[in-house]
Amino acid sequence: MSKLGVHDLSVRYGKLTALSDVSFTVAEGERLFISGPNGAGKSSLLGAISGAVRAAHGRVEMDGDILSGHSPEGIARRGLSMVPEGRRIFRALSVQENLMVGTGLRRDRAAVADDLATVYAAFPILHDRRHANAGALSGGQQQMLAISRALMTNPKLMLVDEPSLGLAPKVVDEVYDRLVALQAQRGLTLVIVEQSSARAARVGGRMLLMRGGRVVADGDAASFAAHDLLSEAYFGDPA
Ligand SMILES: Nc1ncnc2c1ncn2[C@@H]1O[C@H](COP(=O)(O)OP(=O)(O)OP(=O)(O)O)[C@@H](O)[C@H]1O
Repeated sequence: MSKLGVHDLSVRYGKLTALSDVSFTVAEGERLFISGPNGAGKSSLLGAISGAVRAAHGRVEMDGDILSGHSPEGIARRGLSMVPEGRRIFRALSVQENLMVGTGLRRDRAAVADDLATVYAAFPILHDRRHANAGALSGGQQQMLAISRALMTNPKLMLVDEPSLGLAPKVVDEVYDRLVALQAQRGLTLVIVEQSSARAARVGGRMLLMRGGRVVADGDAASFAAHDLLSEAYFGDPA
């Protein structure tokens, strides 16, 4: 059984169709990149999977259970967590307060303390700066905080929207190194929106290429990188 199943999923904003009958599955432990130019529907797809955006039709399944119709909180409780585009951290709260924000849902307080310790072990800089305002962190540290906050709900499936946005290439390398290490440690399934297919190829994994609300290609990210120039011409947007 696949970890995530997306079946004929469509999203509309008024008359605009942002996502059109998209279908794919993701295996447990897989790393899937979703790439494509601005406006391709990548964020709408993540939103529809996480329950933040209402689907016009189609369904989303996790471990064979239908997620569609559940609230974003209900979906999070089933083990799906989202790292939103632009990080959306609470700048005036401390690093630790940001990490604890989503854990009110959980009754397993000892496990929450364990997860906090695990996150701090994975990101020692967040432990060092746990009492600092999140707004005082660098861009890369804020991205790591956003990822860590998503980990605090103990997800099995994590959706990450454009983790490289606004970060220097060296910092992006570091963020991806951490994500890959966390995935291996926790057996996470990752779905990552990454506009650069070259970057996705370097990190490694499977990639869906989207355009105009549809999936136009699905395969190994490294094989797409070989066609970068082709996709640049095809999309009119550097890959
Ligand atoms: N809340 C909204 N209301 C109206 N239109 C929207 C809304 N969100 C997205 N759109 C439109 O839907 C289409 C798909 O947008 P979406 O953000 O899903 O694409 P994307 O591939 O994530 O693009 P980007 O890389 O720019 O974030 C675009 O035409 C966009 O303008």
